[in-house]
Amino acid sequence: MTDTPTVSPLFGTLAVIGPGLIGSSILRRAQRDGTIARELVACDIDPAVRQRVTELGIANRVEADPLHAAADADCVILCVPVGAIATVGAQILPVMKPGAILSEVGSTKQSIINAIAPALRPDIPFVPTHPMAGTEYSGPDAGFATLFDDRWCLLTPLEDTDPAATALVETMWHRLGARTRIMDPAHHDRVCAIVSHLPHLLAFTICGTADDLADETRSEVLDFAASGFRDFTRIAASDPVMWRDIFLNNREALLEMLARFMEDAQAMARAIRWGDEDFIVDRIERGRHIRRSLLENRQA
Ligand SMILES: NC(=O)C1=CN([C@@H]2O[C@H](COP(=O)(O)OP(=O)(O)OC[C@H]3O[C@@H](n4cnc5c(N)ncnc54)[C@H](O)[C@@H]3O)[C@@H](O)[C@H]2O)C=CC1
Ligand SMILES: O=C(O)C(=O)Cc1ccc(O)cc1
Repeated sequence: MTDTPTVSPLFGTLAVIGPGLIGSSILRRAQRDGTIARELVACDIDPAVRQRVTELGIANRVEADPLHAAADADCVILCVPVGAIATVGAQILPVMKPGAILSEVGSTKQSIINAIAPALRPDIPFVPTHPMAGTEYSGPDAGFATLFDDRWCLLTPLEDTDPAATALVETMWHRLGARTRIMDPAHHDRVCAIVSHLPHLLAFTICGTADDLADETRSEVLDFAASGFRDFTRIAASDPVMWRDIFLNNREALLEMLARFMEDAQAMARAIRWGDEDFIVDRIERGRHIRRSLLENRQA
């Protein structure tokens, strides 16, 4: 008996640069699934991460040098923080094999595309992606094989990206468990500003506000935090470098959504001041409706 998969692997060698939460989840699922790549290569700048990935046994090869990892790969996925994606991409592009695919998983899209554009090669299709799945934890121990199950992965290929390469990356995400949608990069950044980046900004801010309160009150916040505050603290526990990069790389869309939010929060404040019950109830009902829709779509 052999457990060789009947579907042939999409790639000979898949290299994951930055096997943290997202990268190690890709490796775990690819290793378990067997239909994504015959060989899995991991590469990280941090020796402790390389050591851990080796111990976890989630790659066939672990490299310190991204050029070694990329040179013989059929697909390279950059899973490093947004601010490092274009730099690492530009570093490896010159050594990649003609026809190999370059992809990445950053949480913002337009600024990455702009920054990497001068280094792109006509014989290396570039397929930016964004799995809308994650947690507040980072690093190779935080990853798990089912992270992408039923989650959306947004793809933002360039106008001249070979459609066959986009289709291959889309199939890879289906095999990783995700649903996919193709989107324009600027539209992606506006959507993510409201559904992901602004909520994180609010979570960091509310935790900062609570922390700024007098010592006595702060300890009461910690003692009596009911589920409302507690839910914000989960998001606020996210990685500082990752979120610094996201905020700075989606500056315009995020600031626009924040301005709209502040207007709406002012409207709520006014309704509370003047006892406008209908307005307050309407806003709360809209929130409940959105939550119900998420549950129905299996996204909550
Ligand atoms: N954390 C999340 O929930 C999600 C994150 N993303 C995006 O995925 C990317 C990775 O995020 P995580 O996996 O959470 O981060 P992580 O911090 O868990 O892993 C990133 C890894 O990249 C390595 N790294 C940093 N700079 C490097 C370089 N120059 N060369 C090689 N390795 C380098 C780090 O040592 C680390 O091991 C980010 O761009 C993030 O915006 C996308 C969806 C969800
Ligand atoms: O943990 C959470 O609630 C998240 O929102 C995870 C997450 C973080 C960044 C992304 O670009 C996508 C998903």
